[in-house]
Amino acid sequence: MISVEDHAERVRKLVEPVLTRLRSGEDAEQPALDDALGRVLARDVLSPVDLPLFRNSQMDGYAVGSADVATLPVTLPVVGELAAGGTATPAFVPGTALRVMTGAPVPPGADVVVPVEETDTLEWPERGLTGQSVTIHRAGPSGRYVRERGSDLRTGELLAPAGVRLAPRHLGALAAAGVRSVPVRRRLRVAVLTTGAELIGAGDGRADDAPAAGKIFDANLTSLVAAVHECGAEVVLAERSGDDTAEFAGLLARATSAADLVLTSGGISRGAYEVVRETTEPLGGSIVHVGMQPGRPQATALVDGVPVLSFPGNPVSTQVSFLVFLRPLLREAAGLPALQPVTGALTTAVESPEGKRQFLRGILSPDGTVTTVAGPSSHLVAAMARANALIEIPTQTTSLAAGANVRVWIL
Ligand SMILES: Nc1nc2c(c(=O)[nH]1)N[C@H]1C(S)=C(S)[C@@H](COP(=O)(O)OP(=O)(O)OC[C@H]3O[C@@H](n4cnc5c(N)ncnc54)[C@H](O)[C@@H]3O)O[C@H]1N2
Ligand code: MOO
Repeated sequence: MISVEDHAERVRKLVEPVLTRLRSGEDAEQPALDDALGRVLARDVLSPVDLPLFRNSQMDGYAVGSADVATLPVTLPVVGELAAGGTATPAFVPGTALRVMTGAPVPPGADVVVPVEETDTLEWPERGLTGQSVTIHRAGPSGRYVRERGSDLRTGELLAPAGVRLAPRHLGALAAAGVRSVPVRRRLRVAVLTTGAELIGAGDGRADDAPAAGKIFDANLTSLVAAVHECGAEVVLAERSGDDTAEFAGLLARATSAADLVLTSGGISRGAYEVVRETTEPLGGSIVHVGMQPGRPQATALVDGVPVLSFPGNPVSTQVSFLVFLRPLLREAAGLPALQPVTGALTTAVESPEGKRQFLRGILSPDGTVTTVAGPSSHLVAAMARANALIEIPTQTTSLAAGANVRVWIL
């Protein structure tokens, strides 16, 4: 029996070369900005322009020279208008004012914008210049309400760094700089294979949708595919295999030729129909027993240079194995923050087998208490759905009283 940490380290070592290749950006893609949400930048993106692009007004008001508003109040002739998007920018003449809109270019020489509220302008005139003069009651120092070119970021400065997961705020800045597409890391390509002669898909049952005797609906193909997607990776193949080794070997060969990483479920314990074990062990794969519950049997292999990670088939075992061993690695590769456990206080006493780290399903409440959901058995797939957290009971702990603090992983 090996520890959770030891197996996590084996998994990390197995998957690390693939993640290193992705991080290197050597096979980066270049999606349009609109398709880049959630992707991870492969390289630094430097700004191709100054931001703001040009000197412009922060307020609707009047662009004036600070020397002309040193003594207040002052009345100045209004000799022109600056509108946002306007192509003709009238030159500034000292001793005059230009009516200006927020975002309109402010010409050299005009170094203060006086908001309309700080003047005698009671009604903002119609479009086009109609006012003849303005009396200014208040004005700030040089630069007030003038947004200088490049004051946010200069050409060549870092707009978004390599490794960042692109969020709306990054896309907004890139769009503002006129960037149309960005280099992003290729997504990890994952193949998901479930195994078991008993498995059928919804719709593969009888016409009345009831499975034939002995058959069950495949829960793991769906939950694993979803889990992979949730971690920002791509699923390139998702198929189930019966318990025929030739069938599974064929599927595995297709998976290793299409994917960077293969996940399997089922077929690794001690029964007579363990297709994953029978196929991967002769290829140098190893099956280990990990001191955890659920998720005791785990297997790893390198097949045709592709890491193959095999989880036990019980639906909760599969999901917990993914969460414990693979989710941290996939999240890191996708630029997602590492998840940290919180502390919860048990509402009831719990028992735990000696020598196993137990992950009980629980409901964490806003008051910080946590209540177990159903029992520890790994077939309780519906109870897993009712839970919102995993309660971690340490390896050496065999019982905890109500009120005891435990580590809780929010699902
Ligand atoms: N003699 C022993 N028997 C078992 C041991 C053991 O140490 N000695 N370990 C038990 C534990 S713990 C687990 S976990 C399971 C793991 O078995 P496998 O990984 O070989 O999984 P299967 O036997 O194929 O399936 C187990 C169980 O889960 C159901 N299953 C499988 N795949 C799916 C799926 N895709 N969707 C829904 N349900 C699935 C399957 O029907 C079985 O009921 O072994 C124990 N046995
Ligand atoms: O290890 Mo199994 O996953 O406990 O049921």
